[in-house]
Amino acid sequence: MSAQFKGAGGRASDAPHAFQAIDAHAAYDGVPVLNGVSVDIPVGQTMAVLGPNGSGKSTLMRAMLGIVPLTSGEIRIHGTPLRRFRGWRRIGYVPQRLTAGGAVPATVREIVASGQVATRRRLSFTTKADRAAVDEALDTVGLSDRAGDAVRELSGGQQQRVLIARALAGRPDTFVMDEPMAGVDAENQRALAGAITRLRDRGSTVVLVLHELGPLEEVIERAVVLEHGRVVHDGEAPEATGECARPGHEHQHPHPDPNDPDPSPADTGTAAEMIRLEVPRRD
Ligand SMILES: Nc1ncnc2c1ncn2[C@@H]1O[C@H](COP(=O)(O)OP(=O)(O)OP(=O)(O)O)[C@@H](O)[C@H]1O
Repeated sequence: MSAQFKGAGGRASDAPHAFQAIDAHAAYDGVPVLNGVSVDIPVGQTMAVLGPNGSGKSTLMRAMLGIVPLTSGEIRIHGTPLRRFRGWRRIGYVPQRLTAGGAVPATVREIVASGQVATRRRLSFTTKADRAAVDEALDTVGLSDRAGDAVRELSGGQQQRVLIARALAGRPDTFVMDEPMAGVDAENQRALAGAITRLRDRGSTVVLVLHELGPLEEVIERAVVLEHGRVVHDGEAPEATGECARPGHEHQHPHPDPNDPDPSPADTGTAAEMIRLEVPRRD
């Protein structure tokens, strides 16, 4: 458990925060989806957001990244109001259930290296350090031996690991992952859990939307459970038979439109633009 994590409720009063949602409200077409969510995420914490389908988990992630605008409340990233935050290269976003590469015959290495676009100067060549970061990212997710293969030849679970490596290659210290385990087989889940453990051990902040804790149970330091856009639990991760498994929890997959980074991004300019660089296109 990280040194910053203190006590019940998962609050850390004096630690710097990677994210703060303060009484966050959000709506789609006037329909409320977040109804006053307040969550502080200390730097270095590995935190899961759990809850039934439609409870607002993805919306909270996207609101924290400025992709979905708040109707009221506030988001702060590394202590800065989202509107003024410019440190997007610190943030690695792994979106929900995408096919890395799609029809493009890109290799695993090319896709992973594309995660460095946001951190590189325009038209600059890759440096030795860039290439080393790609090697390290591939190693972290256990795909070094597949670097030269076309992404489309990989299984869904392996492609999910490619997306994480892609986020890693930009050398961020703060990760937001939207259901990285969804649709991933047991072996790949274990490999992903290993990768996330390594991120935690190097002091990264990791925020994950999860359907269930599964092999991440040992890695997760704190769980926030949403229901109807409200926080109904904040603290220790619930037992495997707990929040997510109780009657009434019917989590469905796949999700209907995981690739839409939202047609109406928040008025954050650079924020939405930079985050979109992290979102691979399907076409
Ligand atoms: N772009 C959108 N436009 C309109 N409604 C949306 C949009 N995205 C999500 N919603 C709706 O907002 C509600 C919350 O969705 P959200 O994806 O945040 O929930 P979730 O907890 O992540 O669900 P899931 O576990 O199914 O991914 C749902 O009712 C969903 O249908």
